[in-house]
Amino acid sequence: MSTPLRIMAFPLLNARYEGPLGGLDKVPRPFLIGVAGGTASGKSTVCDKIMEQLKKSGLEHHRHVTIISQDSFYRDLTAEEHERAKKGEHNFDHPDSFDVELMRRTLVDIKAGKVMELPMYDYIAHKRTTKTTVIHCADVVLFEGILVFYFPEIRDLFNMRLFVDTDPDTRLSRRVLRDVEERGRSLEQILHQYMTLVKPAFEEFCLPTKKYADVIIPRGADNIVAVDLIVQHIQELMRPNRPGRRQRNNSDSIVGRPH
Ligand SMILES: Nc1ncnc2c1ncn2[C@@H]1O[C@H](COP(=O)(O)OP(=O)(O)O)[C@@H](O)[C@H]1O
Ligand SMILES: Nc1ccn([C@@H]2O[C@H](COP(=O)(O)O)[C@@H](O)[C@H]2O)c(=O)n1
Repeated sequence: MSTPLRIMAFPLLNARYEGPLGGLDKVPRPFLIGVAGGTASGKSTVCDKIMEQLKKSGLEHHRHVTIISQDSFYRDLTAEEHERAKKGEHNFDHPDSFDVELMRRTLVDIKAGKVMELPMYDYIAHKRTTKTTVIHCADVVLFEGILVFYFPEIRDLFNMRLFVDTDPDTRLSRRVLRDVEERGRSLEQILHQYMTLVKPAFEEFCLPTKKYADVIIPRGADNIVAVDLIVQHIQELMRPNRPGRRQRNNSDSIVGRPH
């Protein structure tokens, strides 16, 4: 049985919700950024770069930035599915392989300022682990995964949407190296899974979601200009004394919930 998602505590006294990004005067915290793209396109690497630069850039204080992976929301496999997964024959790239409602509730809770403990995913065992990431008081949350824009109820929660667009040859070669080194796979299994399941699902489900992106990042983390511009934009939105931005006062520290 894999690790369930846990809500640790609620409400946090210093958590707050400032409403949807309706006008420039209200920027919600945490600011939720969706990062989509094909397998091994560099989503995690782009998130790491954004996080690194945002943390360095804390204006009057250090920014709290967290990265979450959509893979934490894979459905539990039956014994039969698990046997197929071991041979590279389970379709982890199909939308049905995710627990969408759990994903939605978790993101809504994060936006409401609840403290969440999310299990990390084990690609060798094909299930969630006991290792967790704790999310609380984040200024910015990056949510990355192949299908984060596929489900409208998830897509609509993002304040910013990025699509990492790396060519398929590069992605496949990176996936081969990564899956052999980190995910305990054989070359034969990786190529079989890629050709029969990953590539067709990318074309059918992931690629069409590129149109929902606010920013498309060609070449992923190599694209320093794109990453710099995105970071500058987030910094500008979150600048405390930005003209028109509502000033915080003591009453802001009381939790407000989205309706
Ligand atoms: N710009 C890059 N140059 C070289 N290798 C990269 C680059 N971006 C990612 N990688 C490597 O490719 C693999 C997949 O990258 P990752 O960021 O984990 O992709 P994703 O999260 O989209 O699956 C990793 O081994 C990573 O180190
Ligand atoms: N047990 C699993 C779970 C997922 N995958 C593959 O991972 C890919 C998504 O992760 P990225 O970091 O590459 O975005 C996805 O394409 C699944 O095929 C897996 O092989 N085994």
